[in-house]
Amino acid sequence: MTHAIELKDLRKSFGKTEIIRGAKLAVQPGERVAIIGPNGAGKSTLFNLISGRLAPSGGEVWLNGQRIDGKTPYEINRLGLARSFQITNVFPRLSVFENLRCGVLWSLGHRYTFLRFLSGLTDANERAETLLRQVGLAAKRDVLAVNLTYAEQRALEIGVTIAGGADVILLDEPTSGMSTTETAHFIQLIREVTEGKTLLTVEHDMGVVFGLADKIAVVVYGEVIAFDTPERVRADPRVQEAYLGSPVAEAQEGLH
Ligand SMILES: Nc1ncnc2c1ncn2[C@@H]1O[C@H](COP(=O)(O)OP(=O)(O)OP(=O)(O)O)[C@@H](O)[C@H]1O
Repeated sequence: MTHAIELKDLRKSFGKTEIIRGAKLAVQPGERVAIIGPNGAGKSTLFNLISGRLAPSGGEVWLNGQRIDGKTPYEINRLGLARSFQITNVFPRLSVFENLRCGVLWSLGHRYTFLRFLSGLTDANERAETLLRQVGLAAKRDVLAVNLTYAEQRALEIGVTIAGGADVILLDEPTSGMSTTETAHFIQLIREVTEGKTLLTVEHDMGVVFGLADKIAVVVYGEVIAFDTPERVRADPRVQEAYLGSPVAEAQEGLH
């Protein structure tokens, strides 16, 4: 079976300090995986290594059966992996619809400068309309992104992230800064728009982790010490031990 994402003995050092220390992970296509771990464990670094923002010091990263370590984020995106960058991939002065259409056009290989010329491209327009409904922003179609609420901007960001049709999606703390009600709504939205896709999230909120993930990868000191269903991870003595000495109080609550 070809894995959607596979990390083989992945390593990353900053200076003399090894931060990722032989991480191994094999994610099946269509799985939703939450990466959790104490502060400073290396979760964001792992995301940066997978998406090509950082080059590993050792080991390999595979995407859908292709080796991708050493490739640029752009090349990795073209191979089917999309990562959200928390609002920054949303253009504040474009409308919701235009933002989504940009995401679609970008994936088709066109440049933004050709946008006007390409506005007649029905495929891109139709896809953008579909995305608009999927992320629940149909009523905000012509509103400038800058005028959306925070939660709406996050929904738009998810729309732009999935616009290119990538089948592996990386989301960095997708619900951070949201209220409890917004979070519950957003978990449902993420579940719907990533249906059938492989999802990796870095997450601190255990409510989100248990609401969203089929499997949890626990990262401690740059290694994946457990990778299993939420129930099994919760019961894993190594995980409980790793979290006991940690200052991440909310994580402790979620794991006990
Ligand atoms: N570019 C860098 N240069 C030097 N050290 C770095 C760099 N990026 C991260 N680190 C260090 O690597 C370690 C892991 O950081 P990382 O952000 O990956 O952890 P994390 O698990 O995502 O933490 P948090 O939950 O607090 O976001 C930290 O000690 C951090 O200071």
